[in-house]
Amino acid sequence: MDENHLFPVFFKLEQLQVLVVGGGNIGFEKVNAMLQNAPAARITVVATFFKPELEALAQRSSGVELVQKPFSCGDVFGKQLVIAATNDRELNQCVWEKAKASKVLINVADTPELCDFYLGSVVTKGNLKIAISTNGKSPTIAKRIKEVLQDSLPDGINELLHNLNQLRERLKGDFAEKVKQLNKITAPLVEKKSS
Ligand SMILES: C[C@@]1(CC(=O)O)c2cc3[nH]c(cc4nc(cc5[nH]c(cc(n2)[C@H]1CCC(=O)O)[C@@](C)(CC(=O)O)[C@@H]5CCC(=O)O)C(CC(=O)O)=C4CCC(=O)O)c(CCC(=O)O)c3CC(=O)O
Ligand SMILES: NC(=O)C1=CN([C@@H]2O[C@H](COP(=O)(O)OP(=O)(O)OC[C@H]3O[C@@H](n4cnc5c(N)ncnc54)[C@H](O)[C@@H]3O)[C@@H](O)[C@H]2O)C=CC1
Repeated sequence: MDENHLFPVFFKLEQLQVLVVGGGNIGFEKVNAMLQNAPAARITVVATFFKPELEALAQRSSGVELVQKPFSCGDVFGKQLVIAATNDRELNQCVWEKAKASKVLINVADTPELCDFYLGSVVTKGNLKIAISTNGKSPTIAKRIKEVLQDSLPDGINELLHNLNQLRERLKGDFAEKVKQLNKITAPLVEKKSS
């Protein structure tokens, strides 16, 4: 069977500087996806045209700055993550070259081979977050799996996390002892029901 070799991480976008090049349908979707997860994300969007929905979103989000102009090399300066989402493949490639020259991580929306990272479908229940990737095979299936998980995870899962967090703070002993106690307490969650 094929394997997915992507390594998932969870970025704190409010501590990073993000550049999105392109402010059309996909630029809007990527900015929206970031803000849904990280409302205080700091995102600069450079584009010659902005979709009205993106302008409205930027109005509501203090961390988003729209800069209306053609892309230039200097736009990558000071950024840690870049998303190239223009409708011009050659321009997206040029943004990739600039990002690579500056050792900045880049996602090129129309070219998976040029992506250092992919965006995932995200399930959220309070503090719990699950990110889904199909290894780029079918984002639509990722979206559907998200919907299934979103509906099937009980709302009480956040209370469980809250309670375990309180317990974790209160536990005494060294690291190994804490791990042992937490594993013991949570074991019933994964015990197989006998039929
Ligand atoms: C590789 C990746 C790179 C990246 O963008 O990060 C990528 C690439 C491409 N997407 C394309 C198309 C579509 N993408 C979506 C939707 C999403 N795409 C997302 C991620 C990713 N898309 C990364 C892989 C993730 C993985 O590993 O599974 C999601 C999960 C996250 C997000 O974008 O926020 C988000 C769902 C969010 C949600 O709702 O949960 C839909 C469906 C829809 O919008 O309803 C369609 C149309 C249907 C179709 O084509 O399948 C095309 C063809 C473009 C063209 O034909 O022109 C390419 C390029 C190519 O494949 O060559
Ligand atoms: N990864 C993904 O999830 C998906 C990726 N795509 C790909 O994304 C790309 C973009 O599609 P759309 O957003 O629908 O296009 P669009 O036409 O809605 O938007 C294009 C954007 O690029 C900007 N742009 C063009 N030339 C520019 C320049 N020189 N400098 C700065 N900005 C410039 C425009 O101003 C506009 O904001 C397409 O190549 C498409 O294949 C499409 C669907 C899903």
